[in-house]
Amino acid sequence: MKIGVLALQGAVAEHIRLLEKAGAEAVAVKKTEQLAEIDGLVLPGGESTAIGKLMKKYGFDTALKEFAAQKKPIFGTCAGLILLAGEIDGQDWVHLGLMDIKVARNAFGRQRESFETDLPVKDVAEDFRAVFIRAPLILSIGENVEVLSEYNGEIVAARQGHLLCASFHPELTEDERMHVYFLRMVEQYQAVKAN
Ligand SMILES: NC(=O)CC[C@H](N)C(=O)O
Repeated sequence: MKIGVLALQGAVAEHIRLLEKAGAEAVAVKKTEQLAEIDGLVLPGGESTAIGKLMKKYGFDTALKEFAAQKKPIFGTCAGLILLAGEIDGQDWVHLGLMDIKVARNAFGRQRESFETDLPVKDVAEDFRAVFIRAPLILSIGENVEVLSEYNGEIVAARQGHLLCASFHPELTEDERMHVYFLRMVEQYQAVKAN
């Protein structure tokens, strides 16, 4: 299985390392042509507005909508989650808008800009070390979206079919269980397509 990590800006090498630890072949994706060679894609953390601008510049805005339409799974972490969201609270700029979720950027306030905590993540772990860095929150979800994790009653990880997202940074830990979960999703969708 070959998984790409969108390498326009942000925490690319960290995702590649954990995807490999989880058992996949992982590549940095810099050109839209590479999307044809991969079975799933990670959108890393970073600065979502910067990644959004570069996505538009290099044609990833339309190419990734086609990628998702082929039911190839996408996993967005932090800024990647913001790029996947259908709606960004109070903001209007180019992003993918693939998931039926509304998000707020930098939602944890100044004192809590960065922190770590152990959270249960459904079907992944009871005690996943969640690293939050100027993290977004999911304010609301559509009926096809499944909540995977909450922190203080706020949604911080979710899944909608072949789309997965987390406000925190699993790639900044040594724990590959969330990446293993994503690889299982990719396998499921490959099996669906083969039938
Ligand atoms: N660690 C991150 O990815 C931070 C996301 C960033 N605060 C944004 O809004 O894009």
